Amino acid sequence: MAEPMLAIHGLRKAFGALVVTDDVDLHVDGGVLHAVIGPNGAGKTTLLAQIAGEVHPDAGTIALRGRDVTSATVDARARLGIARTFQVPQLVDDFTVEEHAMFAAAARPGLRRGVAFAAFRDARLRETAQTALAGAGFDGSAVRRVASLSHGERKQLEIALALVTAPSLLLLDEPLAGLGRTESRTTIALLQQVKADLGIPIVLVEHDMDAVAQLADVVTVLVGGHVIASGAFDAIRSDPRVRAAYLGDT
Ligand SMILES: Nc1ncnc2c1ncn2[C@@H]1O[C@H](COP(=O)(O)OP(=O)(O)OP(=O)(O)O)[C@@H](O)[C@H]1O
Repeated sequence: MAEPMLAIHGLRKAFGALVVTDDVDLHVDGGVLHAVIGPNGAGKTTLLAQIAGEVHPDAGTIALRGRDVTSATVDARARLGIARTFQVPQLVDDFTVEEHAMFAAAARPGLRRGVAFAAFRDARLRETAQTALAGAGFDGSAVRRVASLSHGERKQLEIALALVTAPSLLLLDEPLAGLGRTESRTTIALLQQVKADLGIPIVLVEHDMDAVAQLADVVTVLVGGHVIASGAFDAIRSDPRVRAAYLGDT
């Protein structure tokens, strides 16, 4: 059987005596949105951080398109197309929406590092940035400064910036956290469109179970760093171990 686009085997990470990733396996194919759910402190963000290269595992392997990236730096993984959003958006208040998008476009995989700044004024990159912004609903607000954006708009901008980089793997850390109903609906629609259009593996960490039900093809449940169940959302929702550890009566 062909290796999935993202293949994680036996991943383990401990902070001192606290084991936060405990022998985790995760396989995600192209076009599949794989949700990782679990209680606070289960190790979901630390798992994303290991895939992105910010945290290095103690054991196990991470491969993207058959290439072992376990020891690769964050930069090297970004150049291979691993893009990530954060629970708290990592944006610069003084930049405009379009300036952010131009920086993201200049960091697209395949562009030599030395030319990134020269490329900043490149018309094609500007077009790439504008297309991704329009796709994420930012067409009328390119000149707005990040400082003027609402929390929901910041979260949506982070997704747009990840898309500008033409990712080969998208990691989303709680994109719906703190959003109102309308913003949540917009973001879910955006992610459904991204999933259909890009055909890349997407790993979504999320506490909003309505969103997970709508978006996820596969759900993995982490508790104490350990995978206790993995499968389709309906099977996960009715799994007694998952209900006891996380979902309760939802
Ligand atoms: N750099 C670190 N050093 C020590 N402990 C850490 C570090 N990073 C995370 N932890 C701990 O690891 C555990 C897992 O944290 P993590 O943020 O991955 O959980 P999570 O499942 O994403 O939680 P939440 O749903 O609340 O965001 C927590 O107990 C956290 O305090």
